[in-house]
Amino acid sequence: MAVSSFSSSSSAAVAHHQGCFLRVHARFLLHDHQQGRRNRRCPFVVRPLMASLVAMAPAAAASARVSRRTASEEAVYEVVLRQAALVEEAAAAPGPPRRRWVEEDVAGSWGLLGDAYDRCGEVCAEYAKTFYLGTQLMTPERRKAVWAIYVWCRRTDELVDGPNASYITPKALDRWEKRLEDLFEGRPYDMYDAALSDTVSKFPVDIQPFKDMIEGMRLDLWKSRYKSFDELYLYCYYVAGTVGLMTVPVMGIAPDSKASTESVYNAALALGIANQLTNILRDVGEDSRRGRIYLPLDELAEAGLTEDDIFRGKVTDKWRKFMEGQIQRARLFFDEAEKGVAHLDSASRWPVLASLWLYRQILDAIEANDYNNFTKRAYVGKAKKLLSLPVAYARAAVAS
Ligand SMILES: CC(C)=CCC/C(C)=C/CC/C(C)=C/CC/C(C)=C/COP(=O)(O)OP(=O)(O)O
Repeated sequence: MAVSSFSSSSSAAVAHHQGCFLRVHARFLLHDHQQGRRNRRCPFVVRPLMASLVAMAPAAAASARVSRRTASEEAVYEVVLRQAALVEEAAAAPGPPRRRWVEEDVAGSWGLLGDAYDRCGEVCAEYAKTFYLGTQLMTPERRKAVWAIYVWCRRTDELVDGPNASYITPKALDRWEKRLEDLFEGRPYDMYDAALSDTVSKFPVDIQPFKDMIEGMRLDLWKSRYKSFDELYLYCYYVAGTVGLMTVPVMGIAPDSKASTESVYNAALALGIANQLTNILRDVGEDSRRGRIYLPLDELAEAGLTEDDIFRGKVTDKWRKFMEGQIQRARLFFDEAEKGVAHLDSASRWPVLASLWLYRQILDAIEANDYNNFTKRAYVGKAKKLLSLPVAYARAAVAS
């Protein structure tokens, strides 16, 4: 991705980010147009964003018209299209599950599937309380499926981030991937796998985002620097954007939504990216103490900063300006995601909106800490957290 002068002023930084973002989405638009496919209906996510960004960054808008998609964007977009096509296919041919196995097969020696799902629910309740609360609004089928996906993601993450992380090798991840393929074929290894195996037999969930999440874990085994936002974008897709693509087939799109399937999946992807970028910005200090820098090095250099500045961890004006730009970019992804929420099935809106707002507020907290994300951990206070829940609930209800 071409990078313009990023360090000269904060408005230039913002324009730069908007430019990058604009280029990404302009490519999506161009692609849809060339393919003449599913975006027959309103691609709600893209147009308003384009309009506002064109007003703010005309130079970037001009370059957007001629730029091409990068390899990362191309790769990710292909997965979005694939997942959206699978959902549309399932909607066009409702009826019995698409896969060959049935509940009794996957339950096998793992006992009753109901127990397996209950255990998934317990894990979700323990590690993601707010989200678990939100899942209570969903139909039992959907709620159980979301728990099963959550548990698989958590276990995958724990391979490289958990207590046994130092023993994890690429070979172990290959075995985990083989196990994934097996459960998608109706051959689960344990009861948590059995729950997911059952879920993917009932909902049109593609295997690719799951494989891509494992790929993200592989990256984490050896990669600790990201040359550009394009590289970071791919990483964020692998470890978080994938979650959006996995869960929307279960949460469902509102039957009366006029949005294209693809645009809702793009919004889901955007939420994963926004969450991950926020996570990265919150944890700069913590990551640097583990020798990791999840920031685009080219943008860092353009801001007049070096890797040593990160390791030293001093908040300077250059750092503040750089962070302003990074936060602005994350917010653009949140904005895009938020537009998609209204198109989810009504019972799924509230938990998604509440978690979106809670995570987004971490960005405000970084600002409130005067951009000291080296030694201060930005967090959202209990009062604000609690307030987000009814507000999100009311907003989700209005949208229905
Ligand atoms: C917007 C639309 C249309 C759909 C929503 C689709 C969804 C649910 C997207 C969410 C994707 C998601 C939850 C990604 C994970 C992001 C992330 C960085 C999680 C961090 O998890 P932890 O590491 O447990 O967080 P903490 O470090 O904050 O505890």
